[in-house]
Amino acid sequence: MTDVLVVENLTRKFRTPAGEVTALKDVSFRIPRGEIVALSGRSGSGKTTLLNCVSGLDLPSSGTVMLDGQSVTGLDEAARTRMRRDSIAFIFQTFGLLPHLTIAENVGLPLRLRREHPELREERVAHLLDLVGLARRGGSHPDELSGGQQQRVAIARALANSPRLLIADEPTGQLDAATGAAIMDLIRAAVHAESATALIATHDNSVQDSADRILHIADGALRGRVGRGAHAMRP
Ligand SMILES: Nc1ncnc2c1ncn2[C@@H]1O[C@H](COP(=O)(O)OP(=O)(O)OP(=O)(O)O)[C@@H](O)[C@H]1O
Repeated sequence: MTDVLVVENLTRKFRTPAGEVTALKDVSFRIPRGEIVALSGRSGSGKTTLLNCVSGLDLPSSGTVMLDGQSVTGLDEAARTRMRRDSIAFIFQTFGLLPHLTIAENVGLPLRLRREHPELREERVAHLLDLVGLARRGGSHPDELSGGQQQRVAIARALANSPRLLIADEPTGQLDAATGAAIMDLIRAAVHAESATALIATHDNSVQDSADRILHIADGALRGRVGRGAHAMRP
């Protein structure tokens, strides 16, 4: 199976007034296409730093990140920004929808920014709203929807550009257990329907349970992997 993400020997140190902090220590792993990987770890263990380095928002002190065979760590800032726009989608705990836009406009925004033809854009938005079970809510505004429904919209928007990698940071953090489980089912279904791949940082056990594999990070280093599914023990 092709590896969409290849992370090798990633180390990230920060200089602080109190001295140097090593947020990531020699982290290596691979994610094949179609896999959903949960990244678990206590607060301060390095999850956000790892997501930032993977998506090119931050550069490691050493080590490499390859996305679909392209070096993220070898690109300049402008090229990393383009790569993020074209190949990576983000889902956040706080949904991140624009309140003055309708649900359909929120989902179509990445396509508008890419100057997609309006007819194709409408078609894709209708397909995505259908995929997340909100086909009839396209004309609503975010504040008319529940938290779980808003996260569904955020998932639809994240998939609009057919990203190679979906990165989620605590996507169920603001939802009750049942809604969180439903959101995770939806992420699974959507990732498979769109042939994407996902890396999800979370404290939520139910998210971890429904991932194909769990990477556990402590003090910036990957620890023995507790896994599920066919790739459970694969580094
Ligand atoms: N810009 C920075 N400057 C200095 N130290 C930083 C910086 N960013 C992160 N760190 C340190 O790196 C370590 C890892 O932080 P990180 O935010 O990646 O953890 P986390 O696992 O995402 O935590 P949380 O679950 O609370 O979001 C922490 O010790 C943090 O203080």
